[in-house]
Amino acid sequence: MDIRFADCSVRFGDKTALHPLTLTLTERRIGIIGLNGSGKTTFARLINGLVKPSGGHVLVGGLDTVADEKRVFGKAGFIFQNPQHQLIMPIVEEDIAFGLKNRGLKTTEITERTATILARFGISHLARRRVHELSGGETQLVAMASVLVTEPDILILDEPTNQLDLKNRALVASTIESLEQQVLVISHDLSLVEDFERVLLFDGGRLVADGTPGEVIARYRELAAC
Ligand SMILES: Nc1ncnc2c1ncn2[C@@H]1O[C@H](COP(=O)(O)OP(=O)(O)OP(=O)(O)O)[C@@H](O)[C@H]1O
Repeated sequence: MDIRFADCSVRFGDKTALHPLTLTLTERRIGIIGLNGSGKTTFARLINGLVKPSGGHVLVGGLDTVADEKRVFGKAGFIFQNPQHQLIMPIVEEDIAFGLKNRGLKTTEITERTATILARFGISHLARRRVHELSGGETQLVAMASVLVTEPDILILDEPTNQLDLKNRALVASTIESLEQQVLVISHDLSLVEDFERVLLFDGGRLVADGTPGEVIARYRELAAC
């Protein structure tokens, strides 16, 4: 799906979080890297309309994130940096069913789709668990399942391996790899994006490098002087 930024900028009061940017993303695997506070989350949130442009437009599959807000929101799923905050129901299977209920699906279909996504993520055993008792890796997987069950075309993950141990990191990385969706990943874990098709580097609210992982990660290392 085409994601188009047309002269898009974001200001929060006096602060420019994103300087005017024009680019089109069509690749299936896109990494977003950069120092803390460089504008990565702001850029990614523009794609599903969580942040609105202060200037210009963002078009997702031809739909404007402001004029067609609701349809864009359904197309692009976002998994937050701290996914425990996005699990709203007390029990795992209830949380996964929540988005489907909101879409008015029948109970039988909700039950079937919930069971299918749990099995696909290898977390059927967590169905009746309390969401606040899950480990970090389990929380990440449940959050991904809760978003993916609604079948978005695009999945955006904000630091999905943050605070995960090596085993859970590998599990989340291989789950991302197996997704058929178009995926955008914000990460400080550079090895997570090193096989992606395209990587974007932000610095001070500007896109300063855009290309293959090898060249963009090298540029980031120069920028961070390490
Ligand atoms: N809602 C907001 N109100 C005011 N300032 C904001 C808001 N959201 C972001 N900012 C500011 O915009 C700049 C970019 O923030 P953003 O969260 O996009 O950076 P980031 O690259 O994702 O950072 P990190 O790697 O630390 O998560 C920062 O200076 C931040 O403080």
